[in-house]
Amino acid sequence: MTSEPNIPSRLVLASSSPRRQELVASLGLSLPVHILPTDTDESVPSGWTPAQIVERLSLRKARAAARLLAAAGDSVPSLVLGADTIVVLDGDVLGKPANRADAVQTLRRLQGRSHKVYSGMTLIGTHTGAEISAHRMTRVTMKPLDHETIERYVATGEPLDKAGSYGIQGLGATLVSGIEGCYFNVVGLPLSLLSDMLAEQGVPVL
Ligand SMILES: Cc1cn([C@H]2C[C@H](O)[C@@H](COP(=O)(O)OP(=O)(O)OP(=O)(O)O)O2)c(=O)[nH]c1=O
Repeated sequence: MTSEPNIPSRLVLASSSPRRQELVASLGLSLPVHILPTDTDESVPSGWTPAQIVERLSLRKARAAARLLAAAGDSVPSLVLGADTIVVLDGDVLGKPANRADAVQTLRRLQGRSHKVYSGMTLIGTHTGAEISAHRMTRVTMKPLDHETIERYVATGEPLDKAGSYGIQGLGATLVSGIEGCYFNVVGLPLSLLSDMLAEQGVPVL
């Protein structure tokens, strides 16, 4: 714990995503990390660009967690991190599938083509009032996939809690022929960008 002004003494991850929790842990930060998922409304008005969607939803998640801390009377100087990931194909935003049939439909659209994955992140300093949002985009190309392969993949259950109905960090890797850009952005937390944002807030990773 540090007592320097403007240096946070804790990172609060406003996420229920096990991937995001593992990725933050992989940074081996000197600060303790506290997990505080929120129940944030992820509906968005039409007309927002993909970048606006992921940045504003990450802001919503981080603000919701900051509000929970304040309501609990928690005054530990903290950086609160929210994140959001979407898949975009032909201008359509593909979030998490509603069910298995939806996942199959999504993968039938994605197979044999390239799509874009956007992840946005927001850091809020509860001790400074700073709110900083940014995003990254990664292009992912999927192999041509026959219907049986898609059905077998969906039957594993892996796609059900993931934007675009696949997980590149799991069996989904076998569906992908290439990516351009940050791999961790596809998994839900662009670590290179996050390290820059943390350094700006007084928490260098290295
Ligand atoms: C494309 C892709 C997405 N995903 C995941 C990352 C996110 O967890 C999820 C997108 O949904 P999000 O709404 O961004 O996140 P979440 O609801 O899982 O968690 P929280 O809002 O509490 O932080 O999709 C993968 O794990 N691998 C992939 O290859």
